[in-house]
Amino acid sequence: MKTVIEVRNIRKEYITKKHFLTGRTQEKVTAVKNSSFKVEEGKTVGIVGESGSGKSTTGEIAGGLQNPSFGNVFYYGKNIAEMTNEECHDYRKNVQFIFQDPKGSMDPNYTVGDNIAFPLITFDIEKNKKDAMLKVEEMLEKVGLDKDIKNKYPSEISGGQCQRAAIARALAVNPKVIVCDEPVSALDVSIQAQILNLLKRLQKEYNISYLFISHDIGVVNYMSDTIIVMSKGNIVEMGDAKEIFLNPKESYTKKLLESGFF
Ligand SMILES: Nc1ncnc2c1ncn2[C@@H]1O[C@H](COP(=O)(O)OP(=O)(O)OP(=O)(O)O)[C@@H](O)[C@H]1O
Repeated sequence: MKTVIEVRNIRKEYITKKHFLTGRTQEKVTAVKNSSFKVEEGKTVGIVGESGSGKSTTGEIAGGLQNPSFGNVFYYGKNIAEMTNEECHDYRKNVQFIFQDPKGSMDPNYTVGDNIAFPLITFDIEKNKKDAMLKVEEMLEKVGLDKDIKNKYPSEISGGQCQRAAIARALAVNPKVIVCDEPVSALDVSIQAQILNLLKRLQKEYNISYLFISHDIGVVNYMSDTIIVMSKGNIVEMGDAKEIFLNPKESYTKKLLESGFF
């Protein structure tokens, strides 16, 4: 099985500016400490951990939204820091994101259809708006939405519909990986299950890999082949999802399982 993304020994330090009256000007926060893992083709790696444990930072680095302070990310074996413009374009097309707040991830001034069409145009997948809109309609149907929703604005549809539209947008460019950062946390419980099952169905159909981030161990266990447990920027446990769920080695993971979720 091929490795799509490899994260090798990454560390992320944020420098935050303090209030000028305190006299202290800078503080260093180490969000991620020496983390390594691989995402294989067609598989899901789940990252679970309490708030502030470094999950989103890890996902953003793996997906190229942020640079690590140290360490490297490889896409099909190529270091993303050493890519040519063409390779970088290909990597950006192939690694898409779905975020917690679907409405916040859409441009409110454009229709849902335009929002889904943007990456199709940006990545030269469709040459004109007419063809892009045909693809938009196809993708809307794939995620269980009526194609006429393309004419609505993000503010005119529900959170669940908007998350489906965000999935359609991510999927439209036929990516290899989707980084799903808390994709169901903001949704009603009944809608959460629908979205998770949709993601599972699409994974089978398109052989996509997911880097799936959630604070909810139940959700991560349901979605993942491999689970990474993070605490205070460290990977404290990593392994086969069933094994971690049934036979956790670390006390932190055991506590997490006992509490059900954070
Ligand atoms: N842009 C930033 N500037 C400074 N500190 C940051 C920044 N982003 C994150 N941090 C800090 O890095 C640490 C890890 O944050 P991160 O968002 O990756 O954690 P998380 O596990 O995803 O948390 P949550 O579940 O609450 O989103 C936290 O201490 C956070 O305050």
